[in-house]
Amino acid sequence: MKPRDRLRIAMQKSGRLTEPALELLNRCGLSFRQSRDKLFCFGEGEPVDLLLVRDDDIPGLIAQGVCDLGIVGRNVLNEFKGIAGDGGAALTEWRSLGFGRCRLSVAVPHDMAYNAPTDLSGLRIATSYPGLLGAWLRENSVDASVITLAGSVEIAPKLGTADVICDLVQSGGTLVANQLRETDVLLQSEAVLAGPQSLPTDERGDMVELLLKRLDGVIQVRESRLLLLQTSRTTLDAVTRLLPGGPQPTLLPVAGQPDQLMLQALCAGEVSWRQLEEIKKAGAREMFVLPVEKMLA
Ligand SMILES: Nc1ncnc2c1ncn2[C@@H]1O[C@H](COP(=O)(O)OP(=O)(O)OP(=O)(O)O)[C@@H](O)[C@H]1O
Ligand SMILES: O=P(O)(O)OC[C@H]1O[C@H](OP(=O)(O)OP(=O)(O)O)[C@H](O)[C@@H]1O
Ligand SMILES: [Mg+2]
Repeated sequence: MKPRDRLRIAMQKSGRLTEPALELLNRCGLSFRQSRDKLFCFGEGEPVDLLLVRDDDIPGLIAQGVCDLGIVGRNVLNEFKGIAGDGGAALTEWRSLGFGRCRLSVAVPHDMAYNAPTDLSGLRIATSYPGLLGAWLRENSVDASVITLAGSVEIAPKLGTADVICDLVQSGGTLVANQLRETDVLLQSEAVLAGPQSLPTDERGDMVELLLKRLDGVIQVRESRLLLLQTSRTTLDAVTRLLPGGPQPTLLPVAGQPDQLMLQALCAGEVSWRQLEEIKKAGAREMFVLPVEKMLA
């Protein structure tokens, strides 16, 4: 393979992960010029390009060295690792990205009695994840036949081509619509940044490190809020005790009101209405909750 000096990231061309993945990369300061075939996007500014493909192909492209990194669901990555033997073992999750959350679960018809995985013995299980399901069945000493389908797995029991299923679940709406109930969760999944265990030793390795640093900043601030409020010195302790986790707040004097302080606190998550009410009751006023745009420690 020709040596490359630009980093190449594989991501889903069109699907659930496409928009959030692009938005995340944009937030990391990467922007891309879309080529006419839309399969390859040349990076503007930084030497980072995108390859837009079917999500199932992403782990293989990384394992072959065609791409340096990929944004893909843990479900797809782990299925590949399970069936690709040595090639798969070389892949790892560099970061979990907090979108595309779902789980891989077994579900059975509503009216089927089910107590434990051994109840699946002798049944036919339809799935798009034969590797992950096979491993789980072995772990639970269940001897069942696995029927591999590319999609529309939930319909298989109704069609009579399988007895139960193992598929992705998010809201559970698809299961309900097909009179199925979830019994066992095999894997909690979300989009991850996947790559080889060891980074390239050339400039691409430096670029990966820079990208990881920016990603950490973006992921950290995504849920963070800046809380601003005013309090008197006498109620300061009571107010501070109620602040959601984060570093020590900063205190600033208020011009012309020596007994008042302006408090500024970085909160590690959303600040709820209930928390705000409690902080207000403790003596705070003029409260603002602001999203954080960027953060550099
Ligand atoms: N209902 C869901 N809610 C949230 N995330 C989901 C849901 N279903 C799947 N995902 C996650 O999003 C990923 C992509 O899902 P999508 O349905 O777009 O894939 P696909 O149909 O296999 O696409 P492709 O055409 O690229 O093969 C899944 O592998 C999974 O990680
Ligand atoms: O629990 P829910 O919120 O209903 O989501 C689960 C459904 O979402 C995914 O399918 P998708 O809608 O992507 O269709 P596809 O499998 O045909 O790609 C998954 O394969 C389930 O069928
Ligand atoms: Mg796919």
